[in-house]
Amino acid sequence: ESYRALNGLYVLHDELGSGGFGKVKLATHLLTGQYVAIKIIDKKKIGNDLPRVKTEMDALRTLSHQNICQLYQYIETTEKFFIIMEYCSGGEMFDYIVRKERLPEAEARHFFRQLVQAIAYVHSLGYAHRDLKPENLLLTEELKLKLIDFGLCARPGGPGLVNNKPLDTCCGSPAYAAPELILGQQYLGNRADVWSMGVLLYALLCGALPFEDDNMQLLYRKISNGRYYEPDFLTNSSKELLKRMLQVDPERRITVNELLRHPWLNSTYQAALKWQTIYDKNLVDEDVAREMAYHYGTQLGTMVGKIKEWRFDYLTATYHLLLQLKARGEKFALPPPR
Ligand SMILES: COc1cccc(Nc2ncc(-c3ccc(C(=O)NCC(=O)Nc4ccccc4)cc3)c(OCC3CCNCC3)n2)c1
Repeated sequence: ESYRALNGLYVLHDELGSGGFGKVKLATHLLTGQYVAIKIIDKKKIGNDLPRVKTEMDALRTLSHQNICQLYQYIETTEKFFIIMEYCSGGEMFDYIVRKERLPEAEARHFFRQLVQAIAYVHSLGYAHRDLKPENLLLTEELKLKLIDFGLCARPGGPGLVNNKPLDTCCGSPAYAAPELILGQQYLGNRADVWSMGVLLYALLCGALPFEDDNMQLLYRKISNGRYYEPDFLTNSSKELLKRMLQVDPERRITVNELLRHPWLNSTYQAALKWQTIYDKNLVDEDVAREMAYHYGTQLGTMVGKIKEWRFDYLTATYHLLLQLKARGEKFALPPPR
């Protein structure tokens, strides 16, 4: 199907998945020929949840980090929102773990460090993710991890409860939800995120979930007891870290700041975790701007100024996609001015 709003800009291909408010389709950004992921949200379907989508849009506009799927462009029409995002060609972390059954400690560390960096960054901006699970961790072809918030949005400090039912239970799988969240208590998003990261680390290392039961009540019981099976192949340092993260009492749970310095994460790495973003909104890549100035027939300085407005329009999308090509060492050229 095609939409007038995308004509001449993007061509839609097959569906990558469908979530709470809409679906995500693979698409091609015509000017660069690069793939993007387009989340199409039908305004009629979200009804009075519109503020929540606006919050996600605000979150996305501020989030720019090497381990978070980048927002490129967003188009609003009378009936729809089109959210054009970075496409991760490596697919979901979930499928990667299933294929490899479980990851050796060194590989789990490679991915987990990137997740901690993304979450430390999201928390530093006052957001909590609240829906961490393997489906929301995507991979690039260079096996870099990219965090998304596929289902709902992350709200700055807002209550994680919808009509007093924990968010995850009413729409996501609670297997990753912290005990205080499923017990419907008021909770700190940051601490609930640490618990979910503990569940994810367990999944990376063991290829299974620490708390699992088809019966929701028994699953809740297991989560609030916080006891889980420790396979023999787990090293003592992995066991120790998991124990610190899967603390039922949020007060006793390790914090993100302690995580950033934990020996398990830093053991084989020289560099400490670089959780800050590597992107600077005031820094525009000159090679990319020059190519765009050539195509659009403007002075370089004028183009740099336009890019710095970060209007999340087609120009912003073109800039990010050319920058990605350059970062991959690939030639990037736009067709000459019409
Ligand atoms: C190759 O085979 C495959 C196979 C599968 C996928 C891909 N690639 C691929 N790339 C990109 C996406 C995508 C990016 C961003 C968003 C988004 O909604 N961002 C919003 C966002 O991230 N907020 C946010 C982030 C952090 C904090 C706060 C807010 C949504 C989708 C995708 O989707 C497909 C779904 C399918 C169901 N499971 C989840 C992914 N898929 C490729």
